[in-house]
Order: sequence, then structure tokens, then C-alpha cells
Amino acid sequence: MWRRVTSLSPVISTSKSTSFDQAASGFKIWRSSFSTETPTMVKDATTSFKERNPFITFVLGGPGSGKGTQCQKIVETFGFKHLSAGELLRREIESNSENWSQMLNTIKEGRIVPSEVTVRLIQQEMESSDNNKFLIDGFPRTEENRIAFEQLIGLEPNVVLFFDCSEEEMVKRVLNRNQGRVDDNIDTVKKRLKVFEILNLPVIDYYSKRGKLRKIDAVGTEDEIFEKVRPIFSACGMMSHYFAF
Ligand SMILES: Nc1ncnc2c1ncn2[C@@H]1O[C@H](COP(=O)(O)OP(=O)(O)OP(=O)(O)O)[C@@H](O)[C@H]1O
Ligand SMILES: O=c1ccn([C@@H]2O[C@H](COP(=O)(O)O)[C@@H](O)[C@H]2O)c(=O)[nH]1
Ligand SMILES: [Mg+2]
Repeated sequence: MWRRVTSLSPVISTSKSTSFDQAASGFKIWRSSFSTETPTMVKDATTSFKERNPFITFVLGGPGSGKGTQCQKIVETFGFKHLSAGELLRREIESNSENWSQMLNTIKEGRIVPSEVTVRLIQQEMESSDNNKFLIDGFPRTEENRIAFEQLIGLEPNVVLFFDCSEEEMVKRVLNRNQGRVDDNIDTVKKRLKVFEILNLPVIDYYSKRGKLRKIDAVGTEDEIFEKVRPIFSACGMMSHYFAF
């Protein structure tokens, strides 16, 4: 049986932040006496995650479109916390957690793990992080995932990135990835592409209609693509995204 999601639990966290974060958060803010540039946010123990007013970015795109690669660059440049849903599931499998074999089979077949499992893992990581800016990579995969996140976490993303890549290029990248992933083979990739088209494109369409989608042409070098991502997160870009929602 799949486990159910636990309720939101209060956490205490401390984080370095930019002035943007301060403006965007409901945290009590104070300046460290050691630095005039690095304000520290102190969170009340009773404050729920939602009240932290986090900045949430969903990062979507087909298998091999470069989500993880670009997230790494966003982390280095803008200091986000990167949460890859697929990576969280792979960690669960490696730690032999409950249902690990069902999860492994699901991933091998390119299917989608039940929402309550994935949302619980994302929730735990977000709540225990002292960062308040999140990149949620490879999630939501389905409309059901999206609704589960919104209902359980009580928040919507501030912005949604979509790395738009041709199938031919995605297949080439996945088959060359060479990281030992059980789903990096031609049979599973074909299934993942189908699942992406049928289940993930409606999510992308939903956010497009909500004005939250930032579509990026993901063909080119990693650096070329990052130059298209950068303005979205530059100080002005983030402010306008934040206040637009
Ligand atoms: N712009 C690019 N050009 C060529 N290769 C790239 C580019 N971006 C990423 N890659 C390579 O393609 C492979 C897939 O990239 P990455 O792991 O970032 O994709 P992903 O979208 O996270 O895929 P998945 O959904 O399967 O996790 C990696 O080996 C990566 O080094
Ligand atoms: O929200 C999610 C994210 C991922 N999965 C499963 O994991 C694999 C790999 O995901 P990547 O994002 O490509 O690392 C994916 O094909 C799904 O089987 C999931 O079920 N739900
Ligand atoms: Mg990835």
C-alpha cells in the first residue's frame, strides 16, 4: 500500500537571503552584526511553511530536455534550493524505503509514482530547508500531481519554466547521459516521451493559460540556454514575476 501524506509540520529555519527575499517573505528579518550585506531571516517555530511565503519555481520539460543541467546553473547564479522529484524518488528506492520496489518498477516503465508519495518527499525537503527559493524539477508530471501539490502544500508556483526540446534531441541526450539510470534506455525513453505528451503537456498548458509559463527553446549549448533563463531570475525579472501573482 502507498503511504499517505503527513500533515504540514512547523519548522525552525534560518537563511541568508537577498533583499528580494525579504520583500517577498513573511519572516521576521534582522541583520547580522557581522555583515551589512547578508540579512538573516528568523522563522517563528509556529509559522507554517505557507506563511514563509516561499518563491516556488516548477521546472518542466521532456526527458533529457536539460532541466537538471539548467537548475544547477540557476542554483549557482541565484542561490535557489534545487529539488528534483525524480532524484528524491531514486533516493527513496536506494534507501529501501517502504514501496521501493513498486517505485523502481514504476520508474523503469516510465510511469508516474502516486502524488501522495512525491508531494510528501517534496514537502519534507521544502519544510526542512533554510532556503526560501525553490526549484522543483520534474514536477508536477500530471494534472493530478498539480492539484495534490496545491491542496496539500496550499501554494501555487510563482513561475513555471518549460524547456522545449525536440524529441530527437531529447532521445540523443538521454542515451548519451551515462549516469546508470534504469530509465535511460530506448524502450523506457519512448514510454516517457509518450507520458510527457499525454500527461505533462496539459499541466504546461494550464500554467500557460494562468500566465505563469516561461517557455525556453532548449536547443543549443548549455550556456546559450542559460542566457535565456537568466533574465527570468534577474532582480527585475523576479520582482515582476513575484508581484504579478
Ligand atoms: N544544451 C545541451 N546540449 C547538449 N547536451 C545537454 C544540454 N543540456 C544538458 N545536456 C546533457 O543531456 C543530458 C540530459 O540532461 P539533464 O539531465 O539536465 O536533463 P533532464 O531534463 O533533467 O532529464 P530527465 O528528465 O531525464 O532527468 C545530460 O547528460 C546533460 O549533460
Ligand atoms: O514527479 C515525479 C517525478 C518523477 N517521477 C518518475 O521518476 C522518473 C524520472 O524522473 P526525472 O525527472 O526524469 O528524473 C520519471 O520518468 C517517473 O517515472 C514521477 O513518477 N513523478
Ligand atoms: Mg533530471
